[in-house]
Amino acid sequence: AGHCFRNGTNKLCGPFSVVLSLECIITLQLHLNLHRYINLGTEKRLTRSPTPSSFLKTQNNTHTQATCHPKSHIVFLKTHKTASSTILNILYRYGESRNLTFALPLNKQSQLFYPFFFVPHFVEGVSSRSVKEFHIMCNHMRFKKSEVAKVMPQDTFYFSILRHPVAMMESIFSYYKSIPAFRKTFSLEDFLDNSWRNYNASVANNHYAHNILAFDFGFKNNIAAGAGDFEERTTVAIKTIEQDFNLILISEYFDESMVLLKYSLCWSLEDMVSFRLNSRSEQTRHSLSPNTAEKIKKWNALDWRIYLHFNTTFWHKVDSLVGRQKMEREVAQLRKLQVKLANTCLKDRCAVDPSLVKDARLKPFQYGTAVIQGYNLNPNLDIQTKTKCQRFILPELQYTHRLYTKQFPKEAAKTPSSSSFLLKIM
Ligand SMILES: Nc1ncnc2c1ncn2[C@@H]1O[C@H](COP(=O)(O)OS(=O)(=O)O)[C@@H](OP(=O)(O)O)[C@H]1O
Repeated sequence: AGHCFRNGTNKLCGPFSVVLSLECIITLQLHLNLHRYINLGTEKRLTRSPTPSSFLKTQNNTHTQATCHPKSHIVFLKTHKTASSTILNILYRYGESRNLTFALPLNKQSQLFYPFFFVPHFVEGVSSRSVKEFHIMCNHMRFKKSEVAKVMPQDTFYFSILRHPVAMMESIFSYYKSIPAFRKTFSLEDFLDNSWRNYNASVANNHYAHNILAFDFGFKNNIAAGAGDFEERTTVAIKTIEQDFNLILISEYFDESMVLLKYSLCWSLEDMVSFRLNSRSEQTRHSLSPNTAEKIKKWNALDWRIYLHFNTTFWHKVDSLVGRQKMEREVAQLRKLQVKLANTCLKDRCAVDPSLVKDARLKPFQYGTAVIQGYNLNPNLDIQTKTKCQRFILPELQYTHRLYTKQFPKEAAKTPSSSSFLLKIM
């Protein structure tokens, strides 16, 4: 069994194992935190113009007056193992349905030549000057604001997402088990206790093992908690992210993040509906002891400090932009929409292991020791509904190729890829 969508809430089904306890405890604590602060927020009403989405119409859409304009110049820094593929899918669907132009990786790549620092010619259409205006940039990259700004319009909205470094490292260890830093280790505990002594920062791909959030944001990731310049480098990193980004979301509050994003972009709640993508199956999750969690926080001290800071500013943003009561109402509404969508689109309303995904074209990419789950569509859908449902569950690589082929048909024809058949599914 996998991730399921049930009435009123969005929770895991199947045998509830202690394996996920860490993430659950964090989520629970954060939710308790949220409830403690309810009623303290000020409410600010933002409204917007209607969008083409009628698939999930809500009766109570508060956005009725056109007092804010939906943003369509967007950079999303896609960080690793933070629920970023779910957000990518939201951006892809929004942009595709409105004919927006994506700043896609050159030559049908799925990433903007990560882990190299971003430069404009990584984007298809920049060197050839075939694209006049880019709207959305959202594939994995190592961020460099001055270079990104050369490609994107001046009024671009920059946002990203962070995840608790402990849960994140547990996920990364399973997904990137084959990188040199992890390859010979028996377990994450083994790596934290011993192997880091042999950790070689200059070996390719080892950056996944150390302060990966800081690395993705463009900072040097190799720094020890006790280093003389630790405080200074932490302060610089936090200040730079604050300057460069309009919004930093938090994976543990995914639904709250989507509501905040909705207000920030002036989109509708329907635009924020998604299914959880890139989720590991239960059997590849490992519970971590409090002791191990502390070791991860120390090993990834820079990420931990960045996370703590933006976890706080997240709630300040909630207070100033939405208000706690309204946030709670909208999260409930969003979860209802998600259940409604799951009831329509999904067979059994659940994610399933890849071996059980019937349509091979909808199978997510598998890597490392992680088993990444996918979805089966409800078999009785009419064509129009099926097409819409497919986009919600189309994995990242397939959707990226699909958009590339739509935007650059000639270039796509020159470099046929194994997944070009995917275009035929919708
Ligand atoms: N909606 C939502 N809420 C909370 N968490 C979510 C959500 N969607 C995806 N996920 C979890 O995010 C993990 C995958 O992250 P990414 O998509 O960023 O991974 S990747 O770097 O693109 O491979 C992966 O975490 P793990 O399952 O722990 O590996 C997903 O389960």
